[in-house]
Amino acid sequence: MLLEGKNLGFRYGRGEWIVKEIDISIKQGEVVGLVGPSGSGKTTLARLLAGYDKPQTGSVTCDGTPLTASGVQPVQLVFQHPEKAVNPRWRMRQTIREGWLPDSAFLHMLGIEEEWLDRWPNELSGGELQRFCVARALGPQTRFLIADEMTTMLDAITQAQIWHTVMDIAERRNLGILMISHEPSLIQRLCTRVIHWQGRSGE
Ligand SMILES: Nc1ncnc2c1ncn2[C@@H]1O[C@H](COP(=O)(O)OP(=O)(O)OP(=O)(O)O)[C@@H](O)[C@H]1O
Repeated sequence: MLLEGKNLGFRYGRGEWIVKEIDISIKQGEVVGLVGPSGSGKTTLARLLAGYDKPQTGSVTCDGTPLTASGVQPVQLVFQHPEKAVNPRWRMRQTIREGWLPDSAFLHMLGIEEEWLDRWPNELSGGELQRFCVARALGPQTRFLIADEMTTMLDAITQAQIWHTVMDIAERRNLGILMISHEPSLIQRLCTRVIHWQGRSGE
């Protein structure tokens, strides 16, 4: 299975092109790092690849099929700010069940305590909340995970624990991962390939 963006172009409103003539592909089982300067368009690219935004030129396909706005979502995006990714009016049990129904062994693997399921998002720390977002993204339909600064705001131990679990799941399920990070050590340790992103065009 292949996640593929071809000739991608995107700009906000009538502004300058943030992404221009970009070709990018990620195979199942690959862990690809994406590194580049701040503000160069990495998050914009991540949103296109996950189907959150539609490119103005080109297309994104997963195994040859265009991404759809509803139904099965094979590409999941987890970004830096979990508090912006959850509904503040839903308890965590409802949030996690939005996508699928992980069992307690799965939640345990990500360090999620049963008791947190009854809490509201604002009753959890950023790190605790991010574990839920990671769990939610790893449903059975997921083939590709895009991790956009996914553990940047977490301490080193929590970061290592979450990545250890994610890599373990990814390996068992042959997921493809695109990891956007400003941390060279994390990229070096986990990635099988690194794209040095300059923005605009070229991998
Ligand atoms: N919703 C938006 N409307 C207008 N401009 C935007 C919007 N989102 C991002 N931008 C602009 O697009 C450019 C690329 O932003 P993006 O977040 O994709 O970069 P990035 O490489 O992920 O940055 P960082 O590494 O700092 O997270 C920036 O100049 C930013 O100001």
